[in-house]
Amino acid sequence: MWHMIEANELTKRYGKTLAVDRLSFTVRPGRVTGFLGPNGSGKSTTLRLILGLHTPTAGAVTVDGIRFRDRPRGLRHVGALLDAGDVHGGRTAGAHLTALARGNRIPKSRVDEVLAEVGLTDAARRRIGGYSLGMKQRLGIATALLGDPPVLLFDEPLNGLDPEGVKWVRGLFRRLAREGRTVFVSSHLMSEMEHTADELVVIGRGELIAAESLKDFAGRATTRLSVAVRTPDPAALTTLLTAAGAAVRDEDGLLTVTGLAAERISELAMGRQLPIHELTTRTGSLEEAFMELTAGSVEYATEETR
Ligand SMILES: Nc1ncnc2c1ncn2[C@@H]1O[C@H](COP(=O)(O)OP(=O)(O)OP(=O)(O)O)[C@@H](O)[C@H]1O
Repeated sequence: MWHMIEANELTKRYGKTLAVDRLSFTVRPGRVTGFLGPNGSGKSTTLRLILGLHTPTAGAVTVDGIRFRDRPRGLRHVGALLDAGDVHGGRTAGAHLTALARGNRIPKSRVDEVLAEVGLTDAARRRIGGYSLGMKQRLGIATALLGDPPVLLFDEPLNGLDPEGVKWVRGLFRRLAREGRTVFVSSHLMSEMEHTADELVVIGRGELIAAESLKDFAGRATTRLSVAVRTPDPAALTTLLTAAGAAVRDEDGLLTVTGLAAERISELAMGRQLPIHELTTRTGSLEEAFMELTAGSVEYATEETR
């Protein structure tokens, strides 16, 4: 299949740190694929490996079966926004893009096209150093689009964008995917991907945790029910419900109970004459499912011996 990104047992070690650990996944064209993981889980490293900016310690990653390094004029094949701040502040956006176009044999007319696309036409003659973070993100997106590439990588592209900018980027990603392009977008927040991605690749400590459609992920998340319970005596109710086999989380007296249905909770409470002030069955959110899935890896990442 065309324009597929394929990682096969991809591994990157920096000294003692195993940043990417035998990662295998496929990113397909025509869809937006969210690349999710907590901070430090190896997303940026993976994107750099795709772009050939780093060399894998083991394994491989290819686009259309070819390593990026072995591809001439790569910018016309894979466009990327890695770090929006990583541009020469003294230049204007117009000069920055013009230099890149020249170096990659991209027609100069593309510069004005992409500036218009990202809404920077009026700011094109201003120096990048004076840009807001949101404007830098827009410039980074323009840079990625410059070569009109079929494969696009974006590292945390929503950072620094205001709500209107976020809406615009989402629309852009959807359109790029509709045009048949491969769109791979990293984020550490499920809430950013929930309304953007069709597919998900989830990693923690450099390892693959899940690779499936957002729909399947959501299906699993929302079938997990929990019950919110409020009582004047949370400690007593927690003891009672835990003894009955439930898992109970106490947040300032509001208990979140899993493993027991609302009916059973109320019966147990009544048996002990414990008053219940609130009892609500909730479906799990995607954010909760994501946090639960990656919880182990977050703890692990804070240890020094990664
Ligand atoms: N050049 C490097 N040298 C040494 N260690 C590195 C290097 N690049 C990344 N790491 C380490 O590899 C791990 C993965 O980092 P990476 O930046 O890929 O994660 P991430 O998921 O993109 O996180 P974030 O969202 O915080 O950028 C981290 O522990 C990081 O400290």
